[in-house]
Amino acid sequence: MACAPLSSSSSSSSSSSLFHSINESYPKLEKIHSSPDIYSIQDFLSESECERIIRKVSSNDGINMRPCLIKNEATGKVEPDVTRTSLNANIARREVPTIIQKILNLMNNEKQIEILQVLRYRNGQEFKSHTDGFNGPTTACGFYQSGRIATIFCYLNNVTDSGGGKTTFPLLTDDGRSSSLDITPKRGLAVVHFPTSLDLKEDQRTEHIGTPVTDMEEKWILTVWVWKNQRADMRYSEDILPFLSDDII
Ligand SMILES: O=C(O)CCC(=O)C(=O)O
Ligand SMILES: [Fe+2]
Repeated sequence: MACAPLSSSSSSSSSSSLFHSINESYPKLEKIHSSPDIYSIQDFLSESECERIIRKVSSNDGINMRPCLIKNEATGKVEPDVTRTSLNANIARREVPTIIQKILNLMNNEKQIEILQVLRYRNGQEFKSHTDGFNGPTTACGFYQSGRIATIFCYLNNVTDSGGGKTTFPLLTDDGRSSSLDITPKRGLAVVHFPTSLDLKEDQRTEHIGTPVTDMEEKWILTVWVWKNQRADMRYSEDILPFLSDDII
């Protein structure tokens, strides 16, 4: 197991649960909300890294960008995800070693990083209200008795203020008053939140929305999830993913 020590200096609390720590001295790190803790990092990815990630997932005439699918637990069938209407692509870690190194540095070297996901929204596409937490004995992607202890979003392009596509955290409060947070996508900007505590309790306060993008704009976002425990089921290993392109970022 490779989880971080339960450091008190960098953890936050929800009914006394401890959360994964973040590297407080990471350049340009800013805490934008406390309890639950949410951080931003301007210029986490460079212009060129953002462009190259978009180019990588768009390679081969865009065949890697596919509708988001989800398994219908009642029928067992895999269907289009009505909650998440964007297109998405996955990138194996071996294609983006520089990005992975930045994430390791930011997340205090927690190594259980899920296959990277890139979403592209156009024309009213959205990600409806949800939390990123997964926990319990059998969870997605071959992780067991585990949970997503951190999410890192990184915006790969700019969206104008009136263009939609904001990431909104509607349930946040400040001194008991509602204080929802709206983040406008800005190229290279990263946002970090902690969907599940280290004792595997989902923090419902981190519920969030990717609001619909207007038909004039496009939004690209990279999402990275950090898990508590090692992947147990190697059928989900990213080693089986083909390279999307030969540009190693
Ligand atoms: O597109 C967004 O703003 C949010 C994306 C998101 O919630 C996710 O990838 O889990
Ligand atoms: Fe999410």
